[in-house]
Parts: sequence; C-alpha cells; structure tokens
Amino acid sequence: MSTSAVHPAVHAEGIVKRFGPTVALDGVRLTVAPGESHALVGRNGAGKSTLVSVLTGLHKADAGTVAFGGEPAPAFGDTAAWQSKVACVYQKSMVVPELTVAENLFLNRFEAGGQGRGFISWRRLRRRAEELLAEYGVSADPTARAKDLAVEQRQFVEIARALSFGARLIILDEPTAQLDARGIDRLFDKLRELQSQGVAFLFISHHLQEVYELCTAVTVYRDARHVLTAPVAGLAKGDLVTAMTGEATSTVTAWHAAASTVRDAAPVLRTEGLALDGQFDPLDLEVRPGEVLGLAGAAASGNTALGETLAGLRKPTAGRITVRDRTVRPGSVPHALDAGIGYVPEDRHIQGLVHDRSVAENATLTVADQLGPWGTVLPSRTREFAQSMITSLDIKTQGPQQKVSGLSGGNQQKVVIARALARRPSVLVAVRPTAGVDVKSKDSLLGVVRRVADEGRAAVIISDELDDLRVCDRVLALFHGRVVATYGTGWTDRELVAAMEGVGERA
Ligand SMILES: Nc1ncnc2c1ncn2[C@@H]1O[C@H](COP(=O)(O)OP(=O)(O)OP(=O)(O)O)[C@@H](O)[C@H]1O
Repeated sequence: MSTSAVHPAVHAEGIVKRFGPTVALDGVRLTVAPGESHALVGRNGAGKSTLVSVLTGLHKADAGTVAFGGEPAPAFGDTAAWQSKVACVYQKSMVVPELTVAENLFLNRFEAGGQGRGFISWRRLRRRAEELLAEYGVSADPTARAKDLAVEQRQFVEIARALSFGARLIILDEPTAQLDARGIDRLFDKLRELQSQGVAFLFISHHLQEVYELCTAVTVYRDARHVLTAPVAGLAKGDLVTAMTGEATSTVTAWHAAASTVRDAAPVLRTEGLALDGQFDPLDLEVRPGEVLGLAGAAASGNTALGETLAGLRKPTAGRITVRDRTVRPGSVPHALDAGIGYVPEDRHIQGLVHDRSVAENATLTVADQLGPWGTVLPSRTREFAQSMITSLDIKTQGPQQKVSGLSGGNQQKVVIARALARRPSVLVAVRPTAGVDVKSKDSLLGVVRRVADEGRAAVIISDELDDLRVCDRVLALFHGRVVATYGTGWTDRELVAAMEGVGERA
C-alpha cells in the first residue's frame, strides 16, 4: 500500500490562529481520509475559512501541526509545494475568464515548446490539456474561453488543474452557491467519481441538506473550537444544528408567511411593462404594503436582472417603475435609493462594503444625512444604529468599531443587509439574502425582512432558495425572462422547483 492510502489526506491538530485580540481557531483538529467527502460546518465566524487558509498555506498557524498523506505540511511560503498537496475551489472562481481552458490549466507553468527558449507550443498545450481533462473525465473544450463555460465546468477545470499538480485533497468553499439544481447534480456526480479514485474533499457549506447528500463525515466548529466529528449517517439534523449553535434545535424555526397579510391598499412598488432586452419580458408588478413578494428563478431566469433594474443598476429597455406613485428615474442608483428602494445585491463583495471602514460606518453609509444635524454624523448615533443592527441581524463582531475586513464572510453579508435597512426603505429588494448565512442567522435575517413588511412597508425577495421564498406572501416563478407561475403561500417544494426549472404544470 502506498503511504497516502494508509495516512489521512489531511490531519490537522491543535491549530491555533489569532488575529489581534480575536482567537479565530482555538486548538482545533480535522482529519479527512483518502476518498472521503468530509463536511466542515459551523455558524458564521466559527473559524472555517481561517482553517482553510491554514490548510492551504495562506495563513501561518500560531500553533499546531498539519500533515498531508502522513507527511508534514510544506514550509510556509513554499507555494509550489502547497499546490502539490491541496487546493481550494472558492465560490468565486479563480480561473481567468478571458483565457482558454488550456491556458488556465497550465497557467504559470508554460513550458518551452522545443523551438527555443520562451516559446510556447500552443498545439502541444492544447493536446496536454485534452489529455489532462480526459484523465479526470472532464468534458470541456480546451480552446473554449473560461468565461463561456458553465460555473460547474469552471470548477471542474480548477479541480483538474489542482489534481494535475498532485493534490489529493480539494477544499470546496460553498461550491453550490452559484449553481442551479442541475449544476449541483453534475458537480456532485463528478465529486463522487473522483472520490472513488481516492481524491478527498473538504466541503464547506451552510446547506445542511447538501452535507447529507454528499458527505460521509462531518466536523463542527463552534466559536473557534472543535465540537464534533461524526459519520453523517445516523446523525439527526437536529443534533447537527444543536452542535453548531450550542442550543436546543427548537430555537431555530423556519419562517412562514402568515396567510392574508396583504391589505387592500395602494401598492408601494409598481412596475408597468418593465422590460430588459435579453433578460426579461415586459412585466407588470404590484407589491402592496405588508407584502413580501418572491421572484423565484434559477440563474438564467432573469430574476436577478429584474432586481438590478429595480435598484437602478441596469437601465430597462421599456417600462416604468413607481414607488408610492412616484416615478423612479430608470437606471440610476441614487434615484432608486431616494425613491425608497433599498437593495441587497447578490455580489456583496463588489457592490457591498468599504473594507477598511468599521461595521458602524458601513452600516450607515447611506444614511449619513440622518445621523446628525446639518450633515454632521454623530458618532454616538452611528454606533447606536449599528449596535441595534448587530443585535437584530446577529452579527458576530467585537463591536461597531471593528473593521469589516476582520469579519467572516457571512457576517460581512449581514452588514450589507444592515446598510440596505438603514434608510428605512419603502421597499426592500434583496437578492438571495441568506446566501452564505448560517442556519440560525438565516432565521433572524428572514425575520427582519418579514418585519419590514409587517411595519407597512414591502419587500421583494429574489432567490431560488426555498427557505427564502417561504417567507413570501406571494411567489412568481420566472423562467427565461417570463413569469410562468404564481403562488400564494400554499405551494409545495416540488411544484415551485418544477416551475423554476421550466417544467411546471401551471405555466
Ligand atoms: N483578517 C482578519 N482579521 C481579523 N479577524 C479576522 C480575520 N479573518 C477572520 N477573522 C475573525 O476570525 C473569526 C473566524 O472567521 P472565519 O472567517 O474563519 O469564519 P467562518 O467560519 O469562515 O465564517 P463564515 O461562515 O461567515 O464564512 C471571526 O471572528 C472573524 O471575525
């Protein structure tokens, strides 16, 4: 037997990592066997990403040991050696969109083609790429540009690249975040196939049902500590959530819209013939006070483009948006904001935060004019507002003064949501608001959205997550830019998923 067959793909023990006063990892451990799919779960800020940084050589642990296949981890800073052990496929793909698949596969390791120093033989490169893709059963055209591939194909290319460096442990950080149901199936099939060849996966996800579907073992971290490692089979979901939260599961509820919250009042938000060529067909919408409207749809449904149009990020090709009977100037973010449209973008990193500013500053960026007389910003009021958001959205931070760059991914997302709420918008438009948010925070967050409506304002949730849509009073399912079905609160998971996939009966 080879060494790697008897030793774990990775074994980490006693890992400590501090960031200033924050202890991000407090003596944690993790073991992943060859060919195993192992989930690492925990609430936002539990320490998952920090462990990934330690395991991939991006951060140096303050204490502890890491071994791959029984051998000590490479020296800190020896990037090539780390690449031959482990790779992480992030939510945001690392491939270069403009380059071809072949170029991405051999990025930073072009070899001279034999005609002289510095020459690259493209033909040879393509052939090598074909061989490599075939070896790992990835069907992608080596000459295609990475940006033209489906998200999961880009992930396959990254995985194939990592395996070609010799890595036998692949870390997947929320890999399904940008995939629709079919993409997830294709990804999971590929992972299972590679697992049977001995490749080990560490799977980080807030989607516990995916953990049950894909993984054989799970490790839970809570507040920087290891609390549980167990086989997935036989572990009740309630017990898993209890391990993550440290509380009895009964405290985590799933939000449901109460029937008949819609009152007979003038709409807060109305669209008339709103259309964006190539994205969505003319659409008439009315969202009334007290109502949460869901726009359900997969990646290409046009629902995200619709949200971006409502927020002023895209200019519609036709139609009108009004908020409380006031026409909103199309394609202008400041006008949308001013009209009372609060927006939570899908890509919170690009559209979201000023990283070297505090939680309080970021949460109040859009309301500076309301926090003190004559345009001054009173620090006490900023802090007070931020503190109320920290509590109601359950943001894990040292306090309002902490820089957002020091927050975990999920907690940064909550700050973006706090910012959208800060202006007390008439209508809150949120794209996949709970993506990357842990199981318990998800609940408080959807509760906050529900409250916006219950206060007589309105909300629009754009998502393909069933839990997000459960909080809605009415759900429109979009497919290829058209509304194909409308539901009240009584839909079943199956019928809504079918409608989002374009195979619903109520089209
Ligand atoms: N660069 C940093 N500077 C200061 N603190 C940090 C830094 N990176 C992480 N932390 C802190 O370390 C702790 C663990 O964060 P980490 O990102 O590992 O959490 P996580 O489990 O990945 O959360 P999420 O599910 O939200 O992604 C958090 O309290 C976070 O605020």
